[in-house]
Amino acid sequence: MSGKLTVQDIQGFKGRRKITMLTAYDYPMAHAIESAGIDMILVGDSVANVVLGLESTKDMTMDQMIYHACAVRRGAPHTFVIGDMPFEAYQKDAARSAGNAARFVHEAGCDAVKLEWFDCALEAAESVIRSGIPVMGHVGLTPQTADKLGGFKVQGKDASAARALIRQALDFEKVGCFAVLLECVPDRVARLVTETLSVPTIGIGAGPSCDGQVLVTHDMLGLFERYKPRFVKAYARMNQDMIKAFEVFKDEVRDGKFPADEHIFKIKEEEFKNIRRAEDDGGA
Ligand SMILES: Nc1nc(=O)c2c([nH]1)NC[C@@H]1CN(c3ccc(C(=O)N[C@@H](CCC(=O)O)C(=O)O)cc3)CN21
Ligand SMILES: CC(C)C(=O)C(=O)O
Ligand SMILES: [Mg+2]
Repeated sequence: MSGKLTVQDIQGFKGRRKITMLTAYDYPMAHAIESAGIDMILVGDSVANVVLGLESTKDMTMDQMIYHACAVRRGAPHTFVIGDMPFEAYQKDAARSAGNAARFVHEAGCDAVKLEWFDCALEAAESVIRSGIPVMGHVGLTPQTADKLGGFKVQGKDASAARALIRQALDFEKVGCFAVLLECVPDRVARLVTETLSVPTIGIGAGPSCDGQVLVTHDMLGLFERYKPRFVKAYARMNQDMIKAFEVFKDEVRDGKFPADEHIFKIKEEEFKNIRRAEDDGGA
């Protein structure tokens, strides 16, 4: 196993080779992602949707995110892990952002945090970066404030919206963000941002020109099927595989085929006889 990537390693990939990132929320998923050699893991607040069955990522709390981030770190001890700052960690009060980012690092062993663009995003990012914690900025479709963006819609579709988006990405870079995530942005706008910034861009629904790509793992595995954004590619059909396995288990239990001999523990005949004898002697 090679050593953990640093911020400098990740930035050095820009223009050289593509960067890969996937989300994880628990030990087994983090372990599998690390085994595959993915560059970074995001403990996304999308855990709200794909694991907890909630409607909005806005409902995630700091305590819940830390709980998941700790499990991810145990599963992927050698991978660069990013904690996704939940709404309450920085959008309610930007002054609390550094304290909450420090929880991701000290309680869960994260290497960096991510935060979404909003009115006071630069203030929040700056205070976290000043405290010594690397920050990934997130622009475009920012789910925590999707109500203000007209829902889960592609962002930066007209010239003035695209200019605003490029400005936000540049401002994130200027305050010291080590990378910028672009979500649901037209491919040519994402390409322009990627060419404009000196730090890497990581895209989701932002076309092939970004310096890296991220997907929600449950989407790409076919584990989450309540909705499917256009940018998702299903690399597996795990939900169907699970249902098949559960059905076979059900049938085998009902038919007496499971458990079989190899799943059963035995007791010696002598000892088995002694169970009754002990009872006859008045018990232990
Ligand atoms: N499972 C899952 N996958 C995600 O990628 C994801 C989450 N959850 N939760 C947090 C955010 C929300 N995201 C979403 C959710 C839906 C769309 C979506 O349906 N978009 C439309 C765009 C319509 C348009 O503007 O033309 C689409 O058709 O893809 C996009 C991003 C991305 N993130
Ligand atoms: C969709 C990605 C970028 C994210 O923020 C998450 O998974 O929470
Ligand atoms: Mg998120």
